[in-house]
Amino acid sequence: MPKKVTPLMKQYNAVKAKYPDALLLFRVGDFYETFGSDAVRAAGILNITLTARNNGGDQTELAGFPHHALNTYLPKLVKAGCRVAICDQLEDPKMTKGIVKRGVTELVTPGVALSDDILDQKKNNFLAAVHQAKNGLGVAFLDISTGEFLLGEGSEEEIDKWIQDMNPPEVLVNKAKRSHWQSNFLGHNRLFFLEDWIFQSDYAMESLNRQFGTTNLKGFGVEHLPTGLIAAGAVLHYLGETHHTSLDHITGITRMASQDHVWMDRFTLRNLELFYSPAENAVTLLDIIDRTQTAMGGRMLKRWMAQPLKEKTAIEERHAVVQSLMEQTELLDDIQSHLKRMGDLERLAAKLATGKINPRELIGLKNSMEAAVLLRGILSHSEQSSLKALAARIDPAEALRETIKETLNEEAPVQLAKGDVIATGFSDQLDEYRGLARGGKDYLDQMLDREQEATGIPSLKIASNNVFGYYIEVRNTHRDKVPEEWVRKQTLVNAERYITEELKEYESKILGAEEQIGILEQQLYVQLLQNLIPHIPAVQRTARALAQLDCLCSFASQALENNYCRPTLDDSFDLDIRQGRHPVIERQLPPDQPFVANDVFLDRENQQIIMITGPNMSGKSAILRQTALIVLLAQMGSFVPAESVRMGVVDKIFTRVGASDNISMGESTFMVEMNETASILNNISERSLVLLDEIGRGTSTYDGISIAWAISEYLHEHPSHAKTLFATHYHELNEMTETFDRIKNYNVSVKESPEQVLFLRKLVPGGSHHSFGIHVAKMAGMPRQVITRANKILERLEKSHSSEELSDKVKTLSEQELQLSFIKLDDPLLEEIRDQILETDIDTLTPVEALMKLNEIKRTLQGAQAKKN
Ligand SMILES: Nc1ncnc2c1ncn2[C@@H]1O[C@H](COP(=O)(O)OP(=O)(O)OP(=O)(O)O)[C@@H](O)[C@H]1O
Repeated sequence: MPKKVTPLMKQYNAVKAKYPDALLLFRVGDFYETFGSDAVRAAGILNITLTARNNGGDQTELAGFPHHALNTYLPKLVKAGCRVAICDQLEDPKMTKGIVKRGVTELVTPGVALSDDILDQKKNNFLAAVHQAKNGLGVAFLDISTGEFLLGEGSEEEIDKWIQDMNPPEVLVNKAKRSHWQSNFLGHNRLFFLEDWIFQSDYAMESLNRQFGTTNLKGFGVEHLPTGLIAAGAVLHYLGETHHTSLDHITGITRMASQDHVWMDRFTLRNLELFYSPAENAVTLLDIIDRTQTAMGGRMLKRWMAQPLKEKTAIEERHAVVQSLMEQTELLDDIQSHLKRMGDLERLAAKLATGKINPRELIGLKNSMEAAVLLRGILSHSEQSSLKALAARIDPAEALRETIKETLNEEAPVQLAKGDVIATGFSDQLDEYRGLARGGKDYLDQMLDREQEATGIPSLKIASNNVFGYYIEVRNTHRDKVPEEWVRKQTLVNAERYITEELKEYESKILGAEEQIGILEQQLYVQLLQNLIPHIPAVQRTARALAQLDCLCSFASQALENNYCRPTLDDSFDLDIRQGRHPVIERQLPPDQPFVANDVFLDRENQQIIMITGPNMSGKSAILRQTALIVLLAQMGSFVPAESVRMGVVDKIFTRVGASDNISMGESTFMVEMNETASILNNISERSLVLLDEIGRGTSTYDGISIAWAISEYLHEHPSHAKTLFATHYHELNEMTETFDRIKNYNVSVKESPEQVLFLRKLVPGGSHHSFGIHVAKMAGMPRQVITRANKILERLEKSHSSEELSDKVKTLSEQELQLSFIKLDDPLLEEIRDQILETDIDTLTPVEALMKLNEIKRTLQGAQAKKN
């Protein structure tokens, strides 16, 4: 017998077929229900009861929750990574016979979220799309909750870095290349696959122009990025697919260019623990320096940290503002107290555009803009030119403020349905209905007085309920005094309830007026939102200026509180840090343990590479990291934890940590280490800063020393002369200074006594002669027998040949001829080939001539080879 499927389940199945990837919340009466595997999943995430329903002989799993609890449950589902389709009843069940029409009204996904319950105030929530074309990769990011829309093109490494910075919870890619995406660098992100046809240039241009109301995209400076534009088109398509169509806050798109910012790859971001740390409860640099007062400022600070500047004047401009704010602490306090009162203007603008802003939030928007106007006044009197310029970017948006003020009641409730949203005096009609509703109530009071007098019943009561409407209540003791014409409506244990002609008449008048008030308030509110939409760009501009101001104030507060200094930038390649400190460690040490500041000097001529040796726990890693963090803070525009810093701008920061820290990665740890290091060696430039922490320790001593040696040698011989700090346990590497004149030995000093090692944490010139692992083992509370035995073994090993052999071998390395060779630009052969190429006019060259030219170059090389042999 064929299974009988109920009409409701038939309807459910039809809707579900359209959204196979989403968890479907299906409205049935007062509940949102989920069925089948969706129910199993929802029950697990929400901790709600899973039941079964007989569906034509089949048992279908079922789990649901009351519709008014949607705001509680939906964020939980989305945060757990679900894409949730909300299927509502599209008609009033009371007015329909048979099955109610239903349809999906919104698809909420992790990358497209507007609700405060899903979003993190100080974090952007970007949706990303990546497109692979024949000639490269493009990416686009959109935060629908703020309206920021960005696109870029670049190498796989650059796109990967952006994805790391933006951390999108959802990445859209082409379904046709599913396995490609799953197996490449994007594989560990949450991918969502869109149809192939969506990734087309024409379609993207059309969608973007429609969104921005433009005929071309010249004004945004992105026209030359076709692959990025296709990705941006896919993002817009996805918004349509998820039923997000009110997008007036997305007014433009910005180009991302990695060449504008300091390059830090994913390993460096992770190693420096800038805004993310794998360790639980670990404190990140962002946690330490974030003194922003607004959510938009917090989000911008994170962006500044991921993308420090490279242009000297732009950095110095930020430093100048910070200094000026530090010199006027009253002004700083004043600005910050205004910022503190500011709502999240970017997200309010987005809510306004999508029609999701509530009356209380609109009042908040107005008040925030009023605070912004005050700030504009304060800043415009400043003598600091950049602060003045910021003032000019704050848009007073007077029309917006006035419109809200005259339309809304200042004490408007959160929910429109609660009433009293629209201000008195705004609409004559509304005031009239309100008068009627309120007057009607007065009238009821008068009626009560009259009836009490006429009947002589003192305890009469006029009230109403949802079922019976208005009634007069008479306690049983006075029942005999009730006039005949009163009609009995309801009998209670101690009382009777009646209705009179007069009461009925007024009831309908009041109820009519109240209903009209509701309808009218709703209409006026929708109209208000429409009127405010043209002002969204002004709010967004203001939000950006305030976010910037907030970040600069945050730098100033931080510098004042923790005694940071203004770094000096020059055109040199030097890095001269005096008495530098680690911004995070110094704040975490107990009061009786002061942080020991250290000098670090690096340049391209004499001290390019510093080999730092020292026992475990002595503070080697801290020195490496603080050097990177000081450079990074300086180039973000912040002051730095040091007595003084003079530096040339750095264009890339690389840090690598020896493999044993990466065990959780699952890959061969040593392989990971080597992969990571290889990518540094292939990318260094003369303005790079390289920090290598215990590279080589993931393998045997011999391998480790050899690799560490070869890497250091490569860095020394490479024409870039990239500044490098190399922390190592292998004191054998100290021999390198004998041969490589720009390598210098330093060690983190300790005071040794037979009983213990005292960490002085001072970086001093010179190498160290042995490791102190056993001392550290002792400090860690290892049993005494183990320590004694370890010391004995060490003694024996040190006496044995192997140790000496190793040192001897390492020594001879220095004397051998260097194997590494770099192409020297002044090589005569290279010069000859260069001349041949430069004198050729490629534009007028025929294919045959090109071949002949190539042959000529080949002959030159063959000639040189023959001479050598
Ligand atoms: N300059 C300093 N002043 C005060 N305390 C410090 C300083 N540098 C480091 N420390 C403290 O010492 C601890 C160990 O430092 P760090 O991790 O840098 O040592 P290390 O030499 O790299 O050790 P290992 O070789 O075991 O990795 C830090 O967590 C910090 O608490």
